[in-house]
Amino acid sequence: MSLAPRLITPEKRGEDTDVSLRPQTLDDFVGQAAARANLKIFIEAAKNRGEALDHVLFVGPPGLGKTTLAQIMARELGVNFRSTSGPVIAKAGDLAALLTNLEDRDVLFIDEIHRLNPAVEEILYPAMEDFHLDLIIGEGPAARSVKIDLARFTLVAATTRVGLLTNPLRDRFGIPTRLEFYTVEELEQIVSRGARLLGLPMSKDGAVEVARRARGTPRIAGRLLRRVRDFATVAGAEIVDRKVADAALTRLEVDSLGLDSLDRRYLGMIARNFGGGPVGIETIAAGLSEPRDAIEDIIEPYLIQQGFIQRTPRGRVLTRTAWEHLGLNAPENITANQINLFEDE
Ligand SMILES: Nc1ncnc2c1ncn2[C@@H]1O[C@H](COP(=O)(O)OP(=O)(O)OP(=O)(O)O)[C@@H](O)[C@H]1O
Ligand SMILES: [Mg+2]
Repeated sequence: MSLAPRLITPEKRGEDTDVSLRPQTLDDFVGQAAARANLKIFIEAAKNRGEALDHVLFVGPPGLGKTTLAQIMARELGVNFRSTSGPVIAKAGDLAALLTNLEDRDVLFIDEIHRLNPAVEEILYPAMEDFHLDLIIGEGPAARSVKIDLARFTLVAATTRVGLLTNPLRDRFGIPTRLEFYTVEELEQIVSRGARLLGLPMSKDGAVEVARRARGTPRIAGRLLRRVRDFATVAGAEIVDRKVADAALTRLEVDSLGLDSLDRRYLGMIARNFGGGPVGIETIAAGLSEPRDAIEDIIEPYLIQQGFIQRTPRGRVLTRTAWEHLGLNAPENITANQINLFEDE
């Protein structure tokens, strides 16, 4: 999945490897209150019983903290953290090697689990359920199956596309956890904490300004904070207040609601070329010359959450809010705000 580089994509980029901003404990982790409270209880209970935690599945758009939470869980459980990702595990043998190296109660993290090859997924089922592997060795009449016992481990998996998981796989996670977009207040705390860690003097209204434009996503908040810091340094600002932050973000073409030029291109195309829709995702992807996956994973979730578009069985429809944000007149008969929301994945 790739999009032309833009400032507010929630996908990982090189600069994000600066891990100093990553929270290290559940208490440091801001937001996701419901998920955090549950995880705390499950972790406590597993530790008290001296057992491995049940398997955990984190679901949510990129940049909301799935990987961060997985690492925190291993740390809070006091166990090893081993990490891999769906597309990296090419053969059943690769996964077998990982699994047989786990110690009791270890956390194995599989990112992008929806991209696991089906042959690999097969051997994951008995591993998750009964902690053993069924491997076929050899071929033809000489083939025999061997059973290998595994340590009692915890699989923590993450996905941006839960709709692409097979039911048997999804059902094997005892603790499915959905992450939500963050509120401006939560992002303000994350930005203020980040500024402190970076040694950047920032006022509260400066942090709010960055937070408001971070698309509900901590990764974007961190990235905007770094860019604002660059502007402030060059401009010789002593403290980053609302004015400094606003000037920097406007220069970066991030608008007052965090939409960038690609979001506006997406909305503008549906408005101008399709009268506000409904228009199918393939048509949108072709019109923007961007991959469908990236549009569905990265652009649309926030636009839907903010009420700019609705997904209907017949395609995407602009809402009145979107027309207003674009500064265009909505057609008279616009119905999008009354249409039921059908996910059409
Ligand atoms: N609650 C939070 N508080 C502070 N920082 C956070 C929080 N959640 C995430 N971050 C920061 O946001 C960045 C992205 O988080 P993370 O890598 O965990 O996202 P992700 O959900 O795994 O994304 P992806 O789907 O792309 O793998 C990290 O740099 C992390 O430090
Ligand atoms: Mg991740």
